[in-house]
Amino acid sequence: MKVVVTEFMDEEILRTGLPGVRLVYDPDMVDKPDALVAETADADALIVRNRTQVKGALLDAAGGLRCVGRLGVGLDNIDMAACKAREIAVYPATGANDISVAEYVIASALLLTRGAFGASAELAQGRWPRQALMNGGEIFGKRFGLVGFGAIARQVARRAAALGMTVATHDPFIAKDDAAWAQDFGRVEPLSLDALLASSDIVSLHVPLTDATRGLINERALSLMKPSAILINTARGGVADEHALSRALVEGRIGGAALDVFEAEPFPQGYASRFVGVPNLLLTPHIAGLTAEANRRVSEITVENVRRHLLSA
Ligand SMILES: O=C(O)[C@H](O)COP(=O)(O)O
Repeated sequence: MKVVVTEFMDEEILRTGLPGVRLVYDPDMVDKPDALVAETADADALIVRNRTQVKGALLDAAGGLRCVGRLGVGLDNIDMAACKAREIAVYPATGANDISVAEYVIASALLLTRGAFGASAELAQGRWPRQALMNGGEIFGKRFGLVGFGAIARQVARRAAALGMTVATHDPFIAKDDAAWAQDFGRVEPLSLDALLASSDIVSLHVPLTDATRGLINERALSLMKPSAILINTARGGVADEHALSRALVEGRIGGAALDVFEAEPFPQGYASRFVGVPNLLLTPHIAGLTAEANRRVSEITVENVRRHLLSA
């Protein structure tokens, strides 16, 4: 049996978990389209992160593919309908990076609300900008608005509530009488998207990228937000319009933003210019779900999913 791994994972967990299997582990294969197609042609299983496009030509070439292990939860890089038609099972690493993302979101909310953590260079040059930084805010008592209320959003909600915030969410896929609104840490208020945007101090996105969510946070949505509000996107780049967001920050129409995901990753030539000079903006390279602990967990869960499928099929 042959398993091809096209992006990075915990190699020791991979090798220990799939003994006796022909393993091709090349964390850079995602950037070698010819090798990718050639290696996948006789593979029984494929293990990918979010960059390998499991679609079209790759699936056409992969005649013997029985399952795909996804080292994360976003499935926008996988043609799910085509996999289903070919009876290829797809296994996301559900739950494995929830805590990692939730901690990133809370850290960003605290950093951006307080606004006191960007002065290290000034202090190192001998300056003392205490007066300029005295208007930072507290998140206690503020409203945390979650767009989407799946597993990661619930971990965020739990932490926000523990810090004294009220939590509201917009999720049209959860019925009004669903038990999910009554969490053990308290009640979460279901709101329309517009009401959530207009009333939240922090807005965090937790929806997959689909036709329905592409461009959800556009010029109009941003115009509904409070001038002091903070937007956090750890979901997918296409959900928030980066140009509209940059303009809103430059013009002071929202208070701050953290972006961990982008329409194009890694940035193509010239892409980053849209962020130059934009104030109160934290940028990170799709790292929210990636801690040492989460990398081990996604690797363990994925290897186990693939192992079980190959043994059973
Ligand atoms: O979809 C996810 O779980 C996150 O975006 C992380 O994706 P990754 O597997 O590429 O790290």
